[in-house]
Amino acid sequence: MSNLIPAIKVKNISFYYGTIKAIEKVSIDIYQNQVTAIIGPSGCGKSTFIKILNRISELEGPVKVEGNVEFFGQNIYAPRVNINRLRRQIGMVFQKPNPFPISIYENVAYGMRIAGRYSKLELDEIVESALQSAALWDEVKDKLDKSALGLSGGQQQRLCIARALAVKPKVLLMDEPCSALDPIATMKVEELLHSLQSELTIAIVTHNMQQAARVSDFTAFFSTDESRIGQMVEFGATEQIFNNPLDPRTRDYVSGRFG
Ligand SMILES: Nc1ncnc2c1ncn2[C@@H]1O[C@H](COP(=O)(O)OP(=O)(O)OP(=O)(O)O)[C@@H](O)[C@H]1O
Repeated sequence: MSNLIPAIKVKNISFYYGTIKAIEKVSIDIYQNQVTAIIGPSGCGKSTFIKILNRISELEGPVKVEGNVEFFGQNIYAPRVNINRLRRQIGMVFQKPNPFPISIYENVAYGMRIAGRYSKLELDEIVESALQSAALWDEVKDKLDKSALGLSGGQQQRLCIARALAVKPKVLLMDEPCSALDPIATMKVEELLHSLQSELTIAIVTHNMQQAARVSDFTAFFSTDESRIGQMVEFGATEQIFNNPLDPRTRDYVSGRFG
C-alpha cells in the first residue's frame, strides 16, 4: 500500500446524534483513485460515517464530532472551513435518486450556476462532459430540456451522479446508490464506478457484498459493539477482507453467517 496517497485521512472519529453515540473511534485512510466499500449490518453507522466525510451529517440536527478528518492534509473540521466548497470537492450521491424537478440540463448545470458565472457555451460543455462521464449522454442528449422526473430510476441516479461530477469533485461519496435500482441499472452504475476511478476517489456504502467485492479495491467492515455503537472492525484490500479476513466477526459477516 506504500504508493497509495490518502485523499481522506480519518483519525479517531467518534460521532453523536445529540447525546447518543453512533460511531466510536474510527480511523481509516480513503486512498486516492481507489474505490473503498463500507459494509456491515444495518445500523452499524455506515451512512453516518460517510456523511461525516463532507460534513453533510451536520444537516441532521444537533450532532457532535470528536477526532479529525483530513482532506489532502487539511482538517475539514477546522474553524473557517468553507463548507460549500468542501461539499463541492467531496460530492455525494444518495440511496434514492433525488433529481430536482427541473430540466435534465439544469439539474447538471445547477452546481456550476451556484459556484460562479459561466457562459452558455461553458455550461453546455460542462453539462455534456458530466453526462458523458455518467454514461447518460447518449440516452438524454435529445431531450436535455425535458423534466428530469421523466427519466427512469436508473437514469435519474446516473443524472444525480452527473450532477455531482459537474462541479469536478475530488471525492464522490455514494450511500447505497443502487439499492433502488434494478439489476441492469445497477450494472450500469457499477461499470461507471470503474470508469470514474481514474479521475476520482470513491467511497461507497453498500449492503450488497457481491457488489462490494465487484467494485471496490478496499473494504472497511463496520459492526456494532455490545452497546450498539458503530465501530470499524477491519479494513484492508477487498480481496483480503473477502478471502482472508483477520477478525472472526468479518469472517462471519462476509460468509453470510451473521444473524
Ligand atoms: N438523524 C439521526 N438522528 C438520530 N439517530 C440517527 C440518525 N441517523 C442515524 N441514527 C442512528 O445512528 C445509528 C447508525 O445509523 P446509520 O444510518 O448510520 O447506520 P447504517 O449502517 O447506515 O444503517 P443501514 O444499513 O440500515 O442504512 C443507528 O442507531 C441510527 O438509528
